Amino acid sequence: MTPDTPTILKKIIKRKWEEIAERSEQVSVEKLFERASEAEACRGFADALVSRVSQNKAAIIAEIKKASPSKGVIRENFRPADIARSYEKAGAACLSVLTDWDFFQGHEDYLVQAREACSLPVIRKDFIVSSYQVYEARAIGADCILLIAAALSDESMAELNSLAQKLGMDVLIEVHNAEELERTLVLENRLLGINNRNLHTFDVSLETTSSMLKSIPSDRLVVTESGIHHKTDITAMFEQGVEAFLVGEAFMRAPDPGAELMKLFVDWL
Ligand SMILES: O=P(O)(O)OC[C@@H](O)[C@@H](O)c1c[nH]c2ccccc12
Repeated sequence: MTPDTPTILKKIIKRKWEEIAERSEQVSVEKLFERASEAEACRGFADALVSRVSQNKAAIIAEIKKASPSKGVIRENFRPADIARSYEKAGAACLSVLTDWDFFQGHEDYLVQAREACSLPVIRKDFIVSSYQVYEARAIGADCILLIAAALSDESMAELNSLAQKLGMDVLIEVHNAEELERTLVLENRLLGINNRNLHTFDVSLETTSSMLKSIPSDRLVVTESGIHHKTDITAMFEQGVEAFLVGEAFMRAPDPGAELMKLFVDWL
């Protein structure tokens, strides 16, 4: 793969900029700012995770995702409010809702519906590259945003990170390798996601988390993301001191996502 190879991540980011241009014609950033200032207060995403971890329980971010570019449609029967309630009852600490339409069949309305249906804090899962999307996230009620190091320059990552925090949200910064990790450790931020999936190639390996752990300072809360499917995956993470998890597909493919959460995490709830 050369730097010019058009990977899926690059395709998504290119589309994001078009989408932002289209959206800003419909709704101005001033309007979003106004909506953001009227939104319900943030629910404390990072605090919810920290609280579970401090009780030696799994801190689970349970994801609501209909489809993905690597897997196609994951769940046909897709009712975000029902899924949110099922996750809350099962013991999730937080929710993650995909809002990207073009690649994940997500929607902002799904975030709104999921958040209204329960009392859990919610992360807006999207490819955030512009401050427009940060205001938009708060305007729809998001309690946290995802920032993907592979998708951002150092400058934009720092700018979007501090803007989100200024608006009261938490930020989950996602890395996939040592170089990205190094770039993010200079930022003021508590939540560090290690994505076991390479967003350029879609390869998944839980080794990604294991190999990076020793380089992470103890003031960060590590969230292992993607590819968690079996109890043995969870045990292995706990043995290495990782207690926060972002899980999507394993729950979404099950008829009852909350029941699946309880089944997988039964020993750590
Ligand atoms: O469905 P999985 O393999 O359990 O993965 C969930 C989550 O980690 C994944 O959806 C994700 C992690 N980082 C992302 C960035 C963009 C879109 C999606 C993602």
